[in-house]
Amino acid sequence: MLTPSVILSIQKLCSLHVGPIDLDINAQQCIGLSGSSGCGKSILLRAIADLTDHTGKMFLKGESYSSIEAPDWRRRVQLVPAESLWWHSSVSEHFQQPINQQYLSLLALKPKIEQQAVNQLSTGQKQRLAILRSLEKKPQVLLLDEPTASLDRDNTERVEALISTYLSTANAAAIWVSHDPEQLTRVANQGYKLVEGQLVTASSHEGDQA
Ligand SMILES: Nc1ncnc2c1ncn2[C@@H]1O[C@H](COP(=O)(O)OP(=O)(O)OP(=O)(O)O)[C@@H](O)[C@H]1O
Repeated sequence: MLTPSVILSIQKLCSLHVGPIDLDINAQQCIGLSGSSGCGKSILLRAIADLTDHTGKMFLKGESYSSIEAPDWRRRVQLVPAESLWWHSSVSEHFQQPINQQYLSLLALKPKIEQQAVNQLSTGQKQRLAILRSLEKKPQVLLLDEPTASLDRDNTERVEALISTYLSTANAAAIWVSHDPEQLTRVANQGYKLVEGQLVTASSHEGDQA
């Protein structure tokens, strides 16, 4: 029986060499996930987002994965990949509505960026916009794959603050993948390391030697 605060429950989730994974994530909780390069962190996020083959059970607010249409699951469980994907030429075409001005400002992005061509943006600008594109869908779970890898310290802090604000205002949850143990100490309530396909509780000060 799920307790009301559990947003995402994962049971015996397996994909490629990752799993079986059991994990419950509560509302407003951010799980930090570390592990050596190539251990399968992205595979795990893609399995949870239903973007790669997997077995096992998942429940979103008590609703079984098998009873939720795939596009709806992917809207409610948003993956922000390490390298953002863009398929239209302009930024605005990737958003359903005008971009939230408050969010743009929080990420130090100018309003005019919405009208720019994607190929005129820096990697860091694209990374921040990809986060805003995911937030527009109002996800219940955010899967963040190294979301600040291309950012300087100031912008890293801006993204951390925005995600924290989003989780509390939307009562959402996140899994945050990072190779930076200090960042995971800042953003996560609980930390895990992926070792040989299994989640191991990570000490908040444990280094990631990847
Ligand atoms: N679709 C796939 N089919 C087969 N092997 C895959 C597939 N996707 C990834 N892999 C392999 O699985 C392993 C884990 O990849 P993954 O991208 O999950 O690693 P990671 O932990 O996110 O690494 P990094 O920290 O470097 O981003 C890698 O060896 C990769 O080559």
